[in-house]
Amino acid sequence: MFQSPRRLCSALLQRDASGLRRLPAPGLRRPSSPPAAAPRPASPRLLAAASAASGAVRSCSRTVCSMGTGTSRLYSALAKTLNSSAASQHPEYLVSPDPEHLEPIDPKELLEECRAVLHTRPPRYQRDFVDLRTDCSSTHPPIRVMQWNILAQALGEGKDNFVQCPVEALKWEERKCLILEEILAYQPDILCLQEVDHYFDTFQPLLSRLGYQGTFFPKPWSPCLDVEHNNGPDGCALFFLQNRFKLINSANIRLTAMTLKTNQVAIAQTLECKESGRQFCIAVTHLKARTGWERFRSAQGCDLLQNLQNITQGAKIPLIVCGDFNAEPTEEVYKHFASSSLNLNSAYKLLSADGQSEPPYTTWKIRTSGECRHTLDYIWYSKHALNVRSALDLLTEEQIGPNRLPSFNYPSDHLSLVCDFSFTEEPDGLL
Ligand SMILES: NC(=O)C1=CN([C@@H]2O[C@H](COP(=O)(O)OP(=O)(O)OC[C@H]3O[C@@H](n4cnc5c(N)ncnc54)[C@H](OP(=O)(O)O)[C@@H]3O)[C@@H](O)[C@H]2O)C=CC1
Ligand SMILES: [Mg+2]
Repeated sequence: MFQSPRRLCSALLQRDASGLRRLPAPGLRRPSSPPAAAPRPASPRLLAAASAASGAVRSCSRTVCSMGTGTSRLYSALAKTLNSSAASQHPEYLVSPDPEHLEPIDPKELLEECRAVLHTRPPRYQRDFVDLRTDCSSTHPPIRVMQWNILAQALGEGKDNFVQCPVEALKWEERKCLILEEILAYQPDILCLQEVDHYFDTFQPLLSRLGYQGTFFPKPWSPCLDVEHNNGPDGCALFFLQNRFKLINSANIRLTAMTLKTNQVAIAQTLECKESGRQFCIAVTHLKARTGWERFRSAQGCDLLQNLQNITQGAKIPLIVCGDFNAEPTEEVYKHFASSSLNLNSAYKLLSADGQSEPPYTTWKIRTSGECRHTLDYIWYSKHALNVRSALDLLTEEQIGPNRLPSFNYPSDHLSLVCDFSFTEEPDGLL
């Protein structure tokens, strides 16, 4: 007998004193300490917990819900409630349901459900946060931002040709749980996603019940629409926790190149921290892919920077820009961002010994054209107004494995990037 989500959630909902829901944070390692030893799979307890959880879920399923075929009833009930309204309205203009009337979900419960669905999958790797603090000035809780190209389902199954990734590993019913598990494990305050083609039926309903407010901006001509049995266009999505931030304004930007409208988009939002009253701008983008398009990406990057100059009133508001730029650090568009009058720095450079080099890869796949290992994904931030307190370490080559990504235990060809930020100084300081 399936109980309504309300009873499930109210019985299970646990909030800490600050009202923030936090799972135990992964370990924190200082950059000077030796990198994580040999790759270690998620410890047996996780899988044991998962099987216990799946047992628990099975036992609780007698009273609450039985696990559906690969999808818990909880998801499908939530998806159905939202889907019906999504189906009945023009998707681009679907207004998220009133956040005041959402049935909250307990993140621990959803994490257990994900792990129950994934009980046949190999262990997932625990990535540690590297402590990058140079002082301990900030008293406010950090702002945790996740950047992630989650691989559109239609592209993964229909176009991307990851020849070393078994089709079985890409089954949506399980791959979505790997994506949710990564989000729940690191509990970002803000999520910047690319290649989202399951916004209305999966991420919006679930993340809104975890307290996030979401915005989706599809590509005008998504390549997903070329794929048979697609789920609609892919695009960028931006989610933030409503109990931490207030939305001041939001802009959907269709990027231009040489004044021509292109197929790539961005979302830029100004948020106000409820704790400190400080405002900042957060943006997400996904630039044109493939070699031969370097000048095009450079032009798109310049257009995005111009938009962000205007939105931040000439860098008066601190800025964080997340994206799959589809560009190595050697490309022009990277140099435009690194030398912009917005005074940006790339956060993941701070993981390197000298603080000056990007990681060796953020995406690693094998297509028919061969093995593609690249650094294409970045988190840019206002280097005078924001501090990077920590960054999530990347998977090692051994953890990624010989068949590279995506795989049975990592859902995308791109790694997620996660950083904790704090404001540097009082509002009247230089940005
Ligand atoms: N632009 C337009 O005006 C028009 C566009 N279209 C449609 O748009 C599509 C182009 O979309 P657009 O987003 O601009 O294209 P992009 O070149 O930006 O790439 C589209 C997707 O393909 C992935 N990709 C990159 N390299 C490869 C590869 N070697 N093999 C397979 N997939 C790859 C990218 O993933 P990642 O970013 O992770 O690398 C990205 O998600 C066309 O295929 C067509 O369907 C149709 C008519 C007009
Ligand atoms: Mg892709």
